[in-house]
This record gives sequence, structure tokens and C-alpha cells, in this order.
Amino acid sequence: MTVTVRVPAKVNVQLAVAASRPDGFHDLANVFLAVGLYDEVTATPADELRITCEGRDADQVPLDRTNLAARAAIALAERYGRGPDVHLHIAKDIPVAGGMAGGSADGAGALVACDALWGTHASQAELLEICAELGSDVPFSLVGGAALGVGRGERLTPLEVGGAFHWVFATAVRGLSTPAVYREFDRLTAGTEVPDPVASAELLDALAKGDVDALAATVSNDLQPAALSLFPELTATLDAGRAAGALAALVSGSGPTTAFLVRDPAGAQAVAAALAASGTCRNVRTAVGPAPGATVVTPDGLN
Ligand SMILES: C[C@@](CO)(OP(=O)(O)O)[C@H](O)COP(=O)(O)OP(=O)(O)OC[C@H]1O[C@@H](n2ccc(N)nc2=O)[C@H](O)[C@@H]1O
Ligand SMILES: Nc1ncnc2c1ncn2[C@@H]1O[C@H](COP(=O)(O)OP(=O)(O)O)[C@@H](O)[C@H]1O
Repeated sequence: MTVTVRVPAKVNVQLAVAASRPDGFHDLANVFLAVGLYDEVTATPADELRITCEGRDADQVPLDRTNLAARAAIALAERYGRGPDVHLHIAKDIPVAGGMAGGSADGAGALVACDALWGTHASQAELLEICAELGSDVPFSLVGGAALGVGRGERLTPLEVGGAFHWVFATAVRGLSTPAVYREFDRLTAGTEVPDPVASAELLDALAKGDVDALAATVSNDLQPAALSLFPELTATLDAGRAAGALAALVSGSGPTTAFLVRDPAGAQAVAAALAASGTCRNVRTAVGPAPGATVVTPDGLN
């Protein structure tokens, strides 16, 4: 028997960041939107835990127990008093170390796949608890759609979305480390008064109404100056997307993937073509959000 789970990438339409907490994390108002770029995690019974990965960025994915998919399997197995004897195969389409939560997606996907394969039938609350232990973004990968994440980003409130939003994503020639970007945020804001992170009422209203112009006017990312400080070449990518007619251009989360909000599929094609021709990025993708969270796509694999 095998179980395959499909899990989406995310873009942060608002990322408001507080000053560093005593534990080194930052409180956030993190408005996540899942978008239709997916990894697939396939779980098959095996003698011992094994991770394999295919895809364009597969060589950058760790295949040992540091892989978030492996950590998810181990966490679920420990909770249910069994061995993590499973082969997890990751078909990776989400850019690695790109600020699109690909590792988190694989963690959530592995959790749902192992739960179905092993028949552990963990409740949604238990799954969310394990996700939060794995990483701040992992709970959102489980639920998908759109949500406001507070605390580290792990405490979620689902958000209403009144329409489909069209995006173009430009991947970069190298990755950025999330902790390094948060450290750069700390450096850049040292000695300043960092306001408490609050979700923008205008932005939540724009999402709820499906109003692309209002969303474009309100997207924001407090990590963007830090990402640009570590990766100044991204400014040229943002400028190229804006010049091609993107309604908004921003760094996705900790970056370095850049995200461009457009009006419709024609706008997406125009911006994608201009970015591809600009020579300022590695690869260009289009996607629509919201997208569903971790979903079993092999119904015959369910126990
Ligand atoms: C920035 C965001 C925006 O959604 O994602 P990416 O753009 O990297 O995908 C997230 O906050 C990343 O979440 P995630 O990648 O799950 O982070 P974790 O594994 O929990 O933490 C990795 C490191 O990031 C920093 N970190 C993370 C979350 C947070 N609220 N404050 C932090 O300071 C800490 O240095 C931590 O050690
Ligand atoms: N399943 C996984 N897929 C990708 N990266 C992973 C995975 N598990 C652990 N990692 C590690 O996490 C780092 C961050 O990767 P990723 O989650 O893709 O980026 P981001 O945090 O920017 O969204 C990678 O550089 C890699 O070392």
C-alpha cells in the first residue's frame, strides 16, 4: 500500500515582525496564502526510515533525519509507540530555501501520509500540535487556504478569501537562510522602536472581497529590507516585474523568491515572460491562490 499527499507552497501577503523574543524567535502577524505549486510526499512501508527526493532542486534537499518529512514521521511514530518504518519519497516542485515553505510542506505532507498509512487516525488538533513542534510554518502547510498566524506564526486563524489571486514567482540563483534573514532584521532594527505586529484590517478585507487592487495596495513584508540587504540583486527582479505591469512586487517571506501579484492569467503570462527575459532570476513560475492544504491524493491508500 502507498499513500500520496499533495501539499502547497505559500506566499506571505503580510508579514509583520516584532523585535526578537528572549527565545530568539519573533512574534508575527503572518498572513499566509497557499498557492498552487505543490510538493507530493509518498509513504510506502519499509524496514526502516528512508527519504528520497526527485525534482529540479532535489540535490539541495537533505535525505537524513534532519529532513522535515523524516522528523514528521519520527514525531508521529513516537507518539503512537511504533517505529518510523517508512519510505518517504518527495516529488519536489516548490523551490528550496526560497521563502515558500517547501520543507514545511514536506513535513505536513509526511505527517498526513504516515497517519493514513499507519492508520493512527490522529485528530486535527494532534496533527497541528506535531506540526508546530516541527516548525513555525508547518501548521499552515497542513491547513492551506489563507490564515493569520500569530505567535511564531504557528497559532492559526483561518481567513475568508473571496476570489482567486494570480501570482508570478521568480526563483533566485541561490537560497537565503531563514535564521540569517531574521538576524539581519534584528541588525537593521537595532536601536529602533519595533511596533507590535498587527494584521492590517484593509488587507484582510481585500482578501475577503477577492479585491486584487486593494490587496496589491496593502501587501507588506517586514523581512524584505533584511532579505534585500543580504541579496541586493533582488531589487532588479522586483523592478523588472513592476515594469512589466505587476500590481504588487514583494519578497516572499524570508526570500529570496520574489512574488508578483497580477490581475489575471494574461497579466501573469506578460509578467512571467518579462521576468524570464530580464536575466534577473533563475526560473519563473505562475500559480493561483488560495490552494487547499495537505490532501491525500490516493484514496485507495486510505486505511
Ligand atoms: C519567514 C517565514 C514566514 O512565513 O517563512 P519562510 O519565508 O522562511 O518560508 C517563517 O517565519 C519561518 O518559519 P519556519 O521556516 O517554519 O521557521 P522555524 O523552522 O520555526 O525557525 C527557523 C528559524 O527562523 C527564525 N524564526 C522563525 C520564526 C519566527 N517567528 N521567528 C524567528 O526568529 C529563528 O531564528 C528560527 O530558529
Ligand atoms: N523536505 C525538505 N525540503 C527542503 N528543504 C528541507 C527539507 N527538510 C529540511 N530542509 C532544509 O530546510 C532549508 C529551508 O528549506 P525550505 O523549507 O525549502 O525553505 P524556506 O524556509 O525558505 O521556505 C533547506 O535549505 C534544507 O536544508
